[in-house]
This record gives sequence, C-alpha cells and structure tokens, in this order.
Amino acid sequence: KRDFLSKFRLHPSTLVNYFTGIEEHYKKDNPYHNAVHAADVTQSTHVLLNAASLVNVFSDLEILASIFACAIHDVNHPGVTNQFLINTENELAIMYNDMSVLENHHCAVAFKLLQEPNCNILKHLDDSQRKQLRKMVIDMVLATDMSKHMSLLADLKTMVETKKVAGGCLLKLDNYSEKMQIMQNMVHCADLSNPAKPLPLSTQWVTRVMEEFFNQGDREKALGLPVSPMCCRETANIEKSQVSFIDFIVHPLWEAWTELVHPDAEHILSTLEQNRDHYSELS
Ligand SMILES: CC(=O)CCCOc1nc(Oc2ccc3c(c2)CO[B-]3(O)O)c(Cl)cc1C#N
Ligand SMILES: [Mg+2]
Ligand SMILES: [Zn+2]
Repeated sequence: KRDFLSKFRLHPSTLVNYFTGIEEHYKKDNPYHNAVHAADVTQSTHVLLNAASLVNVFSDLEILASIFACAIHDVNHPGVTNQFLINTENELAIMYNDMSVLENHHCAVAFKLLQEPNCNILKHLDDSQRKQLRKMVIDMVLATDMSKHMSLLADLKTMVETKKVAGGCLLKLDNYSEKMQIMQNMVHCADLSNPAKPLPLSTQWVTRVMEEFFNQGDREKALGLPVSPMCCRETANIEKSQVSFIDFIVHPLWEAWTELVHPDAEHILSTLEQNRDHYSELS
C-alpha cells in the first residue's frame, strides 16, 4: 500500500526470506508473544500512521522504520518478563546487564538476521539511510520496555500541551527527538492496543497473555522465587487486573495519543472505555 518495494528497492524474495526468518524466530509455543502479536502490532501501527493529522508528518524512511520496528519488536521473546530473566540471572540478563534485556535482544536478533544469506532487505538503501533506519528502529524497540512507559507518556503529554498551545492542527515536529517521541509512543500504543480492539478480539488477547503470565508464575513457584504480579493462576483476578492495567497504563496513554491526533482516534478511545466497563462489570 505504501509502494515501499520500489521506493526502497526492496527485493520481493529477499523480503520473504527475511520476514520468514523473523517469523520463525518468534516462539510458536508462546501463548501471547508469538508472531501473531508481531503481525497485530505491525498492522495496528499501519492504521495509526494513516491518521489524517499525521499525513506528511513522517518521511518514507521514518514510516519504513516504524513498520519494520513493529514486525521485529518482540522477536525471539522467551515468554517471560525482564524481571524473571534478571531474577534467574538468565544469560540474556548477563549479556545486557539487566537493562531492557528483552528489548535489546529483540533488536540484536533482528539485525543479526539481516546478515543471513539473501536476507539483507536494506541492501539498496544508501549508508546514511541504513544508519538512520537502524538508529530509529533501536530507539523505537527499546521504548517498548514498560519501564520507560511513564517517562514516554510524560513527554507525550508535554508535547500535546505545547502543540495545543501552538494551535497547529497538523503536527509541526522540529527535530529528531520530537519526531522520535511520536514514533515511540505510536509503536507503544500499538503494542498496548489489545484492550482498545473490539471486545471479541481483546478478550482473546487477555486469555493469551494471562496464560503466558501463569506459565511464568508456575516456573517462579517451582524455582522458589516470589511469584510476579498477575502471574499466580490460583489467586489472580483477571478482570480486576485488566481494569487496573487499563486505568493506570493503557487509558492514560491512549487518551494522550487521541488528543495528539484529534479527532482521528476518538473511536479507539471509546472502544477502550467500553471494554474497560465490560471488565469492570465482571470483576
Ligand atoms: C491484554 C493486553 O493488553 C496484553 C498486553 C500485555 O499485557 C501486559 N503487558 C504488560 O507489559 C508489557 C507490555 C508490552 C510488552 C511486554 C510487556 C513485553 O513485550 B511487549 O512489548 O509485548 C503489563 Cl505491565 C501488563 C499487562 C497486562 N495485563
Ligand atoms: Mg516487548
Ligand atoms: Zn509486544
């Protein structure tokens, strides 16, 4: 739809080789963090990019970077949290010194795969484009680490306030860091878009993520580790935890995004609010 194959001279068979490799590196037996989640976040970002108020805001390279970042943002996810990897002194936590362990791993795997034979989809980008894309993808994927959520949202709210004051309906973003803030929040919104999807879809994602969390809780129990929040299948109240997750994390983020791209995301925010009330009635 974006004519990227010709704009960036992406070779069809190289694209298929690379993204087949990426798909294979998403663990199929993860209930949640599998290739379907990556496809879901990628498609969601494609839709967010089509907001009228974002037209002509991003360059083609920035759009390519955003879509690429989504497709690879959880690649080779082990189905456990950063905290679990840190607590068990997993080799990934040692490799990345406990800092955004999963997110660093996702980036490294994705870029290593580009070096496999017939997988270098970025072959025909010039050196500057490839360097820019690599930096943008790393900046976006590292921003999907939930420990960055509060600072990312605070910056987004500040930007919405200033842009609102400027009265500019079309976002005029002055520099890389402002533009990257928007792109990071956009991918983060897509990553946290399950509760804002139509209820029959949202409930399926909740079932999957809870199964993944419960599997982690089982492993923590077996290892004699403290069971992480929401991970104890005996005591978890799924509906209550969804209401809290939406009220404290997901809704504030989508509220800020909806303000930024006003009025293009109103329907997404209202679906989120309807879903929240659904879980609240069940809890
Ligand atoms: C029903 C949902 O909305 C599912 C989203 C995941 O459900 C949670 N995710 C949380 O944090 C992460 C959010 C994004 C990601 C990750 C963790 C690791 O990879 B990822 O990038 O997909 C937290 Cl703190 C709570 C829930 C709940 N419920
Ligand atoms: Mg992730
Ligand atoms: Zn994700």
